[in-house]
Amino acid sequence: MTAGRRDGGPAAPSSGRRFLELGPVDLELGGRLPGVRVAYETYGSPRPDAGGEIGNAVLVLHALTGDAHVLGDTGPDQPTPGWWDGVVGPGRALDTDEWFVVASNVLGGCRGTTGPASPAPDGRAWGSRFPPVTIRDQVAVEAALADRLGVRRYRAVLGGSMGGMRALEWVLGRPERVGAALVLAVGAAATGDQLGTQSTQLAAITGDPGWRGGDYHDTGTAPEHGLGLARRIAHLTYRGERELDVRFGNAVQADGRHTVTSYLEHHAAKLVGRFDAGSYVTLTEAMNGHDVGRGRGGVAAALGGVTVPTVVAGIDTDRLYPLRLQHEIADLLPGPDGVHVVTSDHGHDGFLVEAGQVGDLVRLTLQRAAERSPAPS
Ligand SMILES: CC(=O)SCCNC(=O)CCNC(=O)[C@H](O)C(C)(C)COP(=O)(O)OP(=O)(O)OC[C@H]1O[C@@H](n2cnc3c(N)ncnc32)[C@H](O)[C@@H]1OP(=O)(O)O
Ligand SMILES: N[C@@H](CCO)C(=O)O
Repeated sequence: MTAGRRDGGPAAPSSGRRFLELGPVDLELGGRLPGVRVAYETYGSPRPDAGGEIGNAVLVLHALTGDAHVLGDTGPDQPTPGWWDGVVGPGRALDTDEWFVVASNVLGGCRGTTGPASPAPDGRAWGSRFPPVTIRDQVAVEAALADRLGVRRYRAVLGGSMGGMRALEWVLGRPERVGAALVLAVGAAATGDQLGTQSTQLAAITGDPGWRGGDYHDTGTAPEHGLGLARRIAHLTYRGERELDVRFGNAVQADGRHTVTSYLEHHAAKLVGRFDAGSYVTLTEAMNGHDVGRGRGGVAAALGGVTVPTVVAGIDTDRLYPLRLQHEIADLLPGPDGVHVVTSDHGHDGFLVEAGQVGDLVRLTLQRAAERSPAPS
């Protein structure tokens, strides 16, 4: 399959969505998944370095409701277009004529990788039996995928939001496998504010009678109302406060709804149409547990020992992961790099929307990797 380009530009060679069976996976919080399937896409072609290893691989990490499809159109089995279409592709900042780009759906997700909606060994959906997974478990699965793809070391690991959590965990847990990292729009550990809004989203889902304790998958129903409410709450945190006032203010539509209510209901309906509530709960709980200092003597000790060049960036209007959280990371990392600020009206979603500025950060990260070792030609 070849991924298209919405701007009519040249197509990037894409693997299309593929699957690998990774076998059993032991989990950080205990428990074991007897078999994990991972869905992934690759773009561009692998090229060997001087030692004969794949030398041009870059890992791109999606956020909460993203997937492996970073580039290309929607399709019969693909409800969303590439979520970093403006950043990745031929001639783009992450140029697929040069780089071998790998992206996979996270453990616990619903876009092809094993999650609560996937069949358990008895053939029924895992549902409430799906064990808690952590950001580190997700990275362990990504590392197992890299092993299977023959990628010993990524030139760069790039991610925003929940993807930024995993980029940080790659840097801390597997530094020998990362040339440089981009950590965008995230913090070192979940904050009280994030836990507050995210636990309220969880309550909206689990309080929906359709949730059935998490075991709704085989009933033909789903907690759609609760998932929609969760998305409305979340989406407010993803966009700029001023943006919502400038775009919608207190205007009322012909149907009597405030335009901002209509906007949120639109985003809620879209998510309900494409995302599993059980995955939303599992992934949100993983984000609630995000803490790079866990088991490492605290955040300061963990970040103080980082050896991988790490570009830390945030968005000036992000009220979910405000700039102070990126300053905390950058201040604790060795080196004087500081925080790179993306200017945007669009709040946290700026990491998806501001392709030009995010592309510059990607170029900077690749440059940091090249300063350590030159790319294969
Ligand atoms: C990290 C990831 O990978 S996530 C995967 C990609 N992300 C998502 O799909 C998340 C959901 N979407 C979003 O968060 C955002 O739409 C983004 C970040 C993808 C893009 O943001 P923007 O281009 O700024 O879009 P914006 O937030 O303005 O929403 C536009 C949509 O709202 C609709 N809309 C705008 N105003 C209103 C209104 N008053 N009433 C109803 N709908 C409205 C538009 O028609 C448009 O609909 P469409 O997306 O179905 O075409
Ligand atoms: N819009 C993003 C925000 C979370 O970072 C998503 O849906 O994944």
